[in-house]
Amino acid sequence: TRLAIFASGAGSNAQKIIDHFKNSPLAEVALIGCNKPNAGVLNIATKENIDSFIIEREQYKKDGYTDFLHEKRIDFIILAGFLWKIPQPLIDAYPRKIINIHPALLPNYGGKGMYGSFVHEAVITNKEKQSGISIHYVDEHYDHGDIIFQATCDIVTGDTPDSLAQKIHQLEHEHFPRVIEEWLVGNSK
Ligand SMILES: N[C@@H]1O[C@H](COP(=O)(O)O)[C@@H](O)[C@H]1O
Repeated sequence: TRLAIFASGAGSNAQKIIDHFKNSPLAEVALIGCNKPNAGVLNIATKENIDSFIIEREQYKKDGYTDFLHEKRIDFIILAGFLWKIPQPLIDAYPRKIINIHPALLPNYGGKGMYGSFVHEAVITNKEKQSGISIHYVDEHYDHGDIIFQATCDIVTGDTPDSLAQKIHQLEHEHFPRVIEEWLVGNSK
């Protein structure tokens, strides 16, 4: 089973997923797509000797790189900090085969513009007692599809958007690779 990871940032989740499936008989990370030419995740792809490509807005809007992904024999797509919405042609070509991780407890704190530090700032500003991560199927809306998994962390006095971001990254790195594996096993039955 060949996985593609789409990411826009540093790629710490991509690295954990790559490490998890490195010697796995179940699946391999075969391709990394990124819409930011200077993003750290592209350095990870080079270091790990994994095929990568730059996602250009025009072609992405046109066909979502669907033909290209089929040529690369990609079976499932993992969004790990990818900031662009998934276009309909790609959703149609990969029905319930695209999942995303969101750094908050959906359905709250999701949607357009709700990413990275903006999420944690909103959660802290609203004096929430808990936050967490959500792993969900991708549909035509931002942060909207059926939820596959959630995990929570407590927010204590003195927590800042940065300290919360650290707690969230820890949760992501702990759970995302394992949840992907369980999801793939479920899909192979
Ligand atoms: N959507 C969010 O973007 C961040 C990406 O971090 P990284 O995997 O690039 O380090 C993660 O917190 C993810 O939930």
